[in-house]
Amino acid sequence: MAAAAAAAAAGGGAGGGTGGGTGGTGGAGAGAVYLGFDFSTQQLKVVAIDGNLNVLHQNNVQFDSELPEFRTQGGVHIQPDRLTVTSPVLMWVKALDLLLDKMKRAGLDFSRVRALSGSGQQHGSVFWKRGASQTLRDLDPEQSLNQLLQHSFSVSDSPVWMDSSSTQQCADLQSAAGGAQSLAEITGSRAYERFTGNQIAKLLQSRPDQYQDSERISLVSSFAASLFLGGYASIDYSDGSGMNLLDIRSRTWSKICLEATAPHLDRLLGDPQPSTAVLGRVSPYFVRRFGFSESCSVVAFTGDNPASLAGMRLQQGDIAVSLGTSDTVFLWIQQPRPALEGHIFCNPVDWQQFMALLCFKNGSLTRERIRNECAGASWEVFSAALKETPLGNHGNIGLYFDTMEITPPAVGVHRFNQDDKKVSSLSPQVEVRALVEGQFLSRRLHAESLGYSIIPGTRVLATGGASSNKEILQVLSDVFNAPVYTIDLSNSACLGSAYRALHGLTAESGVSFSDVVKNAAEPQLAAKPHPTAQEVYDQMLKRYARLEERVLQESRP
Ligand SMILES: Nc1ncnc2c1ncn2[C@@H]1O[C@H](COP(=O)(O)OP(=O)(O)O)[C@@H](O)[C@H]1O
Ligand SMILES: O=C(CO)[C@@H](O)[C@H](O)COP(=O)(O)O
Repeated sequence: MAAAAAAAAAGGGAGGGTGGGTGGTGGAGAGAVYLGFDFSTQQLKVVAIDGNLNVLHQNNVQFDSELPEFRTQGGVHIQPDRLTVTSPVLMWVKALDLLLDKMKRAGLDFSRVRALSGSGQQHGSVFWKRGASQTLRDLDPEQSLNQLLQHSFSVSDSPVWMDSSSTQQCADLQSAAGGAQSLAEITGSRAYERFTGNQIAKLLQSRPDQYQDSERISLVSSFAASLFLGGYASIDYSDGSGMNLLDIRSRTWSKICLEATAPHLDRLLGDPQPSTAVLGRVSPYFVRRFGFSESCSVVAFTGDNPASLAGMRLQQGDIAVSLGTSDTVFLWIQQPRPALEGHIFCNPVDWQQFMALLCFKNGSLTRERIRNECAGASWEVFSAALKETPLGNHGNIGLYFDTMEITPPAVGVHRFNQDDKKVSSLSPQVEVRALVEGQFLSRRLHAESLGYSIIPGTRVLATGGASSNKEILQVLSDVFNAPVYTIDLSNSACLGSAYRALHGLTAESGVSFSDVVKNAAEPQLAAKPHPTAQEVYDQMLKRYARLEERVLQESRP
């Protein structure tokens, strides 16, 4: 019965499957289409699939280059204190206008879209101004969203996940919750600066007028869903776990955390909902302006990492490594065991399960800096350096924290030679390998501290922009001493959102996510560990752990 419901929801797979690529989706009578959006740090992306899970269309809007009027770098503004990091909320709105226009021009037939969902960079907050719900309800299809929502936000620059300016608020929250571990037991994480609750507390204390002028607070994900709904969308359990506000076991807002953060906060947040929930139909604005069907469903949006878990169809025992703006490592887990490092989130595809995640701030942007300085700004030259240098890099090790790292909380660039002596520079090729090996040693070290161990049969599933680089994946495979697999699209958050849109239609009747996506293409082997990898990196991991501890001790006041 469940399988039949899944097939019916998929539109019976009638036509539409042009398989891969970009472009139109065919004419009248063709099958249903499901859209997955991703409002990530540097860009807005979309994937359209048919009921047979074939990719029909992909598109994107790069914030820096396509919306230069917002003057972002890597999609963000780093404020003069170097700790506060924000993005203009209207940039995200304008990006959606632009993306939908591009999709229309490419021939996407919106009337075939049966359901849509999406994801957003995690933790970021959007403050809707009093009166904005009315504006959202009455959107005039003759105007762009950017024109219509100009005055709908009480805070124009939204705090995002790269922010580390709320240290005081974190300390306050932890003391209200009875300490860091007690807070982690409730919310899945100790207090982290980028987590939304601490950002909300900071706004209340530093700019109370703007807080008072807000009628609703969204995550980036639920903000994006609100645009499509024409009304405020609920925060889903999985992305809601990244706020230091949600009790991850009862899946309700924690009273202790709410009270310690801001008065009457539950009113501003709305009730959290399962990540699989259908929130409603697409707003009449999209029906009239773009030709969406009135019956198109909007399925709850979630965080980009949870959406990637769905897009890669992660299974228990797999380890996912996302190489986007941030690097993240995440796992599917059954029982939450919150610790002082890392995060436990509610699982986005099965509400009774969980996921564990580690986040590393110095990911792709640091690789880009070293590429620019050591490889003539070319990924080809960067990759050649990895190919031409040996595993273990003659004992040279580097820790590159261009900005205050999340895991571990350290800053600065630290290079060591084979005798563990600090050195001030390395040759360009050695520097490239030191960076990539150092990043992956760190990912492995912290994943192992989280309780993860590599056993025969372990698959590392790689995704994100840098997962298109074979040489980077080879180093990942060597350091983890495990085969690395990728899916066709490096953009698993969009794909996962499209899958979730499809699943949302039948989730309530008990159909499992894995049933809905069982016919998707299997991840493909991208790299196998070198025969000497285990010998080299088991040793190096121990040295890396010692050096990281030394760096942490040196940086303590
Ligand atoms: N060939 C490549 N080699 C290494 N990194 C790459 C390559 N192509 C793109 N990237 C990296 O991918 C990053 C973007 O990844 P993406 O997953 O799209 O980020 P996000 O979702 O956070 O916006 C860029 O910052 C870039 O450094
Ligand atoms: O803070 C986290 C996860 O906790 C980040 O992973 C953000 O979710 C940003 O994602 P990307 O734009 O790098 O994919």
